[in-house]
Amino acid sequence: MGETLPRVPKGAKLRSDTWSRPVRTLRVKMVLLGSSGVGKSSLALRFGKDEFRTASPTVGCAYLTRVVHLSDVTLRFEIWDTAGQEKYHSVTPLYYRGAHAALLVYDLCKRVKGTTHKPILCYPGWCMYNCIRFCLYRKHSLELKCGSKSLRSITSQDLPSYGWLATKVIWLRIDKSRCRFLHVFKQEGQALANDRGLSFTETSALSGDQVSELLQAIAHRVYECIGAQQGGLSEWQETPLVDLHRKGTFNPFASCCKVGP
Ligand SMILES: Nc1nc2c(ncn2[C@@H]2O[C@H](COP(=O)(O)OP(=O)(O)OP(=O)(O)O)[C@@H](O)[C@H]2O)c(=O)[nH]1
Repeated sequence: MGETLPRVPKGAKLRSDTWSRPVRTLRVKMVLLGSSGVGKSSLALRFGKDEFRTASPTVGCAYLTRVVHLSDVTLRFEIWDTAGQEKYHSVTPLYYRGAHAALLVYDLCKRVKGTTHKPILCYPGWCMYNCIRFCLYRKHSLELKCGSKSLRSITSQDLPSYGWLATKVIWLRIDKSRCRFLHVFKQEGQALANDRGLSFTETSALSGDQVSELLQAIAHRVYECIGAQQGGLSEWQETPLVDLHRKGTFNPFASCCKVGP
């Protein structure tokens, strides 16, 4: 099984009411990575809206938010759901730049094409088909590799001042209990995660199993690793909305694109 996640009491909502709202709200950028069709969008939707619906493949990237309350702080997760299709891989680095957490998502029951024995997870990396992997070398440096060849070195400039991927969690779809070798696959997943120094969690976007617990675990990890440090996570400020129907609140000539006299 995966790592023990903190228990969320039955019926407890992560999105609580304004009475208990702590003073500070910090922003956390979280990115979902993985091959096409493994369920990233479904998991993102479960995080953001607690819903499950089948959607078409993601184009470029999708964005959702989710608020998690910890004992003395609120974390506002900005969730970037990247497209898994190969044609979008060149733009993926734009989305994970500056991320505080990354979820490496894969489907427990999907195996590499043409092999019956080798599970996709035998291949290193977030995108198991392409053998691309993240390597966390030092606190501030992250390298994207393809086999032993370095594709791109990401320096601390790409990441926030305390930027490093605080947590990486491998996600598995546990609702597919009909999968014959499920227990073997789980052991493999756990071994792979241990080998890479990742956290490992099995969850299901379909049933919602372990989804809240997973987000809570990430929230705790990110806050402990980055949030408590000075300048680690930036504070979130609500942007005041402009009411276009109220007279006096909108002045078109106040913009920087002022045209005419
Ligand atoms: N059984 C089961 N099916 C799931 C689960 N999550 C997603 N699916 C199904 O898997 C298929 C792919 O899900 P998506 O969320 O679109 O996959 P994706 O990784 O976002 O794919 P791209 O947008 O192409 O990157 C859909 O038919 C989903 O309904 C799950 O937890 N359990």
